[in-house]
Amino acid sequence: MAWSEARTAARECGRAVGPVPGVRVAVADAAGAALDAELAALAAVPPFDAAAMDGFAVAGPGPWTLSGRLLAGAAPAPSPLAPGQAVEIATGARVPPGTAAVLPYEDAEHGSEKVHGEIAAGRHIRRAGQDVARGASVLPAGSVVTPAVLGLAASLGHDTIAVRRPRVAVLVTGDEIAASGVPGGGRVRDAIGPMLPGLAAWAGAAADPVVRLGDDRAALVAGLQAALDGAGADVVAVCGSSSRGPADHLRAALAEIGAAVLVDGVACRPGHPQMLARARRPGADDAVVVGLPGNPYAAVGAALTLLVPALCALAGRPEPGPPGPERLPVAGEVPVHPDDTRLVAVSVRRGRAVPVGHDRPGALLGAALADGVAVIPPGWTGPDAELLRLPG
Ligand SMILES: Nc1nc2c(c(=O)[nH]1)N[C@H]1C(S)=C(S)[C@@H](COP(=O)(O)OP(=O)(O)OC[C@H]3O[C@@H](n4cnc5c(N)ncnc54)[C@H](O)[C@@H]3O)O[C@H]1N2
Ligand code: MOO
Repeated sequence: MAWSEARTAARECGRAVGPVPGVRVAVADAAGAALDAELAALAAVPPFDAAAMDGFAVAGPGPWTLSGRLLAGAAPAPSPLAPGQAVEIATGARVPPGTAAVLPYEDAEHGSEKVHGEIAAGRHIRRAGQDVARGASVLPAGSVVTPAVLGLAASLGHDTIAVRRPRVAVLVTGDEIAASGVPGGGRVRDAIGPMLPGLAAWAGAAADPVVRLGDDRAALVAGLQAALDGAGADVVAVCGSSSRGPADHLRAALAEIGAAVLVDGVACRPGHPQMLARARRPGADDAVVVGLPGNPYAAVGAALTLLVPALCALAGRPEPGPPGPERLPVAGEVPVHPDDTRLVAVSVRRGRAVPVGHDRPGALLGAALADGVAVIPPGWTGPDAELLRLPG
């Protein structure tokens, strides 16, 4: 299947199966997820009329007679401010009714009893609701909960918010794969397991702890079933075993659990042995299975092609990166293939995509140096290419 068709298939599959049900979480735990419902203002912003400067709240024309002091968080002023009166006030304190303006210290001449200065009506008072009215809908469902959204939700009065966050089970296969230690003697370190939680979080999902399996068909079937049972994972990412060698069991395991294969091989380099399937979950919506190639940079390419679009569609949120396709001129030599799309690790320098090298299928140095992946379609003649951002 062509690379762009595969991405479309992943999005469509995520959309057909999703959106995942919303869950209510503490605001502090919502980072990176997608809003399940519009975010409404439980309180106005600002929530009350408050001083915007440290100085004096004054009423009527000056000079003013000074009495008392109002600090932020203090009880409301006992009585309205009468014309000719002033009260010393801190930024953020409620202004008393009757206040004409706040006169900052630096614009005031004052002793212990009298305050002199020029005011303009309403100056340096933040009015209740001037930024957000109570009850207003400020963000639509599907918005990504960024750090600013977390702060906004808190300022609107939310302790919890309902979010959609797909859950991803990660199965890393291979008899030769080691979870720790220095590789050698036929053993390689698992380089995909450590990448996937961050990639999943970037796409608004949460990865379960990595499960490592040998090259064994029965173990893979059991691993898939365990991930899907109990309405478990929304997505299962299977790493390795997507090719057609004697130890590559994903195809057979998918057939055994009755999954419908939607993508089996993508015309891209690296990453052509990648798979997308839809699997039944007892008592829940279907789940998505993504087969990532064992070569780690090929797994990155497949994650950008199938996993990230499927996860974002399942969450009903936009894909990470700028809205709409980002296209940049490519600086330097890139390999062009007659039939396959090339995924080339690039850094972005002065508005151009510069290949960083070191991006053979088995090596992650290029991806580690890169800001993104330039998508070089078959027969490309340049100069611009689509850029897929990598998580920073
Ligand atoms: N006859 C063919 N053989 C292969 C083809 C092909 O088209 N015809 N495609 C090659 C390509 S391209 C890739 S990519 C691999 C993908 O194979 P698998 O997904 O089945 O993965 P493995 O065979 O298990 O591993 C490939 C390679 O990657 C290493 N590996 C595996 N998992 C990890 C991991 N978690 N961390 C680091 N490295 C890993 C593994 O040791 C192998 O060296 O198939 C080619 N063969
Ligand atoms: O295309 Mo494989 O996926 O080169 O590494």
